[in-house]
Amino acid sequence: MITSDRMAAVDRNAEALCVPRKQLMESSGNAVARAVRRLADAGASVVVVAGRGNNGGDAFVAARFLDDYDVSVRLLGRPESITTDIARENWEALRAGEYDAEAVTDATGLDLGDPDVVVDGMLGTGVTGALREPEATAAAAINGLDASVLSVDVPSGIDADTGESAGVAVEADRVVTFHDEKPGLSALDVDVTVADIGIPDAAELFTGPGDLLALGRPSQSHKGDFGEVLVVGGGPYTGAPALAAQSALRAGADLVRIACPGSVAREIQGYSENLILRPYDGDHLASEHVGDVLSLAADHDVVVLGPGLGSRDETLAAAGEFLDRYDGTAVVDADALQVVPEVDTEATLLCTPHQGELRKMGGETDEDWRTRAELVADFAADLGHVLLVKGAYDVIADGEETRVNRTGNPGMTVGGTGDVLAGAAGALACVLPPFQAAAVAAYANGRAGDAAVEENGYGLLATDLIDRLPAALRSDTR
Ligand SMILES: NC(=O)C1=CN([C@@H]2O[C@H](COP(=O)(O)OP(=O)(O)OC[C@H]3O[C@@H](n4cnc5c(N)ncnc54)[C@H](O)[C@@H]3O)[C@@H](O)[C@H]2O)[C@H](O)CC1
Ligand SMILES: [K+]
Repeated sequence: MITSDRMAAVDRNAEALCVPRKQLMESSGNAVARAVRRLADAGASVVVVAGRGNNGGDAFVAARFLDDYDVSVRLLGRPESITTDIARENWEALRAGEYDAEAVTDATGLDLGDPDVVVDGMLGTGVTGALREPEATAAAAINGLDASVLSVDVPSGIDADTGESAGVAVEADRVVTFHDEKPGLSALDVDVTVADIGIPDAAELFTGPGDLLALGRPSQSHKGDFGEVLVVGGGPYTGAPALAAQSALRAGADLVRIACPGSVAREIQGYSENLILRPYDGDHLASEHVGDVLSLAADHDVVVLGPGLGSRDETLAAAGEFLDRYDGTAVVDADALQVVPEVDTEATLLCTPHQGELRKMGGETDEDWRTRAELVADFAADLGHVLLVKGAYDVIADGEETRVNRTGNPGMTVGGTGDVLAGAAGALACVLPPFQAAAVAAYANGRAGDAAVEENGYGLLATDLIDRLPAALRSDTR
């Protein structure tokens, strides 16, 4: 099963793996043509009704593979309104190839005749809301025929994820959907063929630019939409919580506060005016602070627990007590990680161990990333939380899904990059489900590190990553 959003991400990742979208469209159209051959013999009459998006593009390709049929293609709308280059090029191929391909601007002029087969290439995963005109009238016309109706990817008007339609929809006999089942199709009473269109497994397994699409920021957003993060850290180390906090801001959090010992607050006070400090007394986290930290945490979307906390027994005990009583979302990093296996918590945790910390948590690891991915997935399932295990290949797992991140470089072993990753994960967990937040955080953190090395060579500083996170989080950055 794959959702439309995930399909768009995988499509984009495939492109980044040198499998261009136009190639996917060619494979899709070819699969549709093969399905027509199973429905009717050569010479049969086929009407292809195409929309202005890539669903239509697939249908144009299909027509090209049916030269031995009596095929006519009808584009709903003007050719100039075709929304993508790859669909337009396939329209132009039909026109240049002297196919019977006409653009119809209003559906009343749409005469489908009495074909043996109709290919419904009006709308696929790009549909939003009830079918507008001329698609609505066209759908009703298609439903009125006694032809075999074959829908491209999704019956037009049906939401691929829910199987529902907000109005009229094509009643297909058969659907050829691409790459993987769509959740909404199983609810329909229709024969579904899942066509392999050559998307490499790597496009799903490895993080890539497609994973950033989920971050699309609605234009009319306003302050507080993108989350408030509380960093709980500091103790023997003072820089770590500041790095995590600045990273969370750069990764899109609206507001970040740091709950830290007074001794640490005095140190990082001057670091940056962006940091809002909530000092507690003493020089390390202890159980008497847990109550206050919990009530502070309740006013934030995500907590980042761990940077610079240190590993005093009473600090670890306090971290464990916090997690026992906290029921929100928390990124857990550094010394706090070792208490996670013992806590019985309602919280949703996103743990970011390196391999040494993973072993300390009771997990197993392996030099081979494939083996490591399996071990981490098993441990995540046991733990019941999301794991982001850092390494040359980071492994992200929640027990159901596993993803591997290949961005990053050896320069990133410098101190503080883990704090930057934890802060970025905290900001992203405000707007994405924790598994996705972990995958995007690993991808962006490594991408920022690669950009820093590209510009300045090795000798990377953790702060170099922070400055480059915004660009690393943009899917249009080359
Ligand atoms: N993602 C992949 O891996 C692949 C997708 N393929 C095919 O591409 C379509 C999705 O294409 P897209 O251009 O995103 O959207 P559509 O063609 O489905 O439709 C967009 C088009 O329709 C207009 N529109 C949206 N809602 C409505 C409405 N309610 N009424 C009328 N018109 C509407 C919108 O304005 C756009 O113009 C996918 O289904 C596959 O068929 C690839 O070819 C294979 C890989
Ligand atoms: K369709």
